[in-house]
Amino acid sequence: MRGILRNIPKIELHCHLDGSVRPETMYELLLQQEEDLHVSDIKEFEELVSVKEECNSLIEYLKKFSYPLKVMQRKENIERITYELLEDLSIQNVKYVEIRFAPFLHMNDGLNFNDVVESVLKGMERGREEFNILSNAILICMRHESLQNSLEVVEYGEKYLGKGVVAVDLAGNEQDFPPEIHKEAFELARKKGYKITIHGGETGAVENISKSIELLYAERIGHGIAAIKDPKVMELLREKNIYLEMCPISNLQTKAVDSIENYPIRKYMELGIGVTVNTDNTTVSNTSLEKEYKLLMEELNFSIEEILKLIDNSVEAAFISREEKETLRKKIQDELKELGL
Ligand SMILES: O=c1[nH]cnc2c1ncn2[C@H]1C[C@H](O)[C@@H](CO)O1
Ligand SMILES: [Zn+2]
Repeated sequence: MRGILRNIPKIELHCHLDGSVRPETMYELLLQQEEDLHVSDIKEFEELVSVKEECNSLIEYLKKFSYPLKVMQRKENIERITYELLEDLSIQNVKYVEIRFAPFLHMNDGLNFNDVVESVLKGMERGREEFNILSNAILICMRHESLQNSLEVVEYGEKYLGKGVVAVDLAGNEQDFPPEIHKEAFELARKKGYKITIHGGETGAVENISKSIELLYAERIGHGIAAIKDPKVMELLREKNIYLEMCPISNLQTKAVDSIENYPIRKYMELGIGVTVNTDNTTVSNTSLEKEYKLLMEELNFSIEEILKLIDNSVEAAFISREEKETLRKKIQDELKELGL
């Protein structure tokens, strides 16, 4: 079974760039910058940059991003990190990925908005050329930053729409910063033709899911774990055909759910809600799509057919055109046939 999961063609829709930096690269760049790491080798460093069992909350989880963000303040590093992520994903047979990042988090040391976005886009272009992996970018507004910042993400990002940028997102500390703070920015994003996905219902607040849809125009929801608490919200998701970007391993780590047995994914599928499975942060969560699928198969008895259905849902939910979806589907189906599936 492992062989099959390793080889099947995959789609990744929820992947934070800063949470998915190769540990070796981060270590090398931090040492170059002469940062004091208090670790003696890469093994210890790897322990430091991913979360452990003891992680109690999203707030604690978010602390791990301080390491990658220290080295993601230079154009060449951002480009390299993007390129390497695409290399890593292509080795895992990921065919299409939406990479998300928050431009303002990379502007602490002299870079401007355009420098950051263009570095990611360059990395994506090189990745496409060398590894034949397709990608698009999602610009993140951070919940704890001001509405003005979010408006600027939308304004400044507009020139990259159709040139690699497809959507905007809202991420970060959900518990203290509800979606409505950023309403105006997402109204503007909708007017400008961005696709919209919002992190919602990750830390228990079910109302953030309906607010994200009704006030912020979300077409997809990141996580959406809390929807299970309210049949009306589940009905809203189904009726509006809003796909959930679920990230099981991350959700266990942040204690969005207390155990895999209580993970609502199968309930959602039975109720006709569109779900996709993603990694969130390959380094911070120490995961991969293969590990996520394996968990579902081993702990929740998912069949390979159900895994393939999740992947097909990801094609449907992707922020690409109908024609691009059909091309991607064909590519996937051809490979599955070759694998005897
Ligand atoms: O799962 C998440 N929920 C909320 N915020 C998150 C999650 N994973 C990463 N982030 C934050 C931390 C990163 O620095 C930021 C931009 O990728 O987004
Ligand atoms: Zn996320």
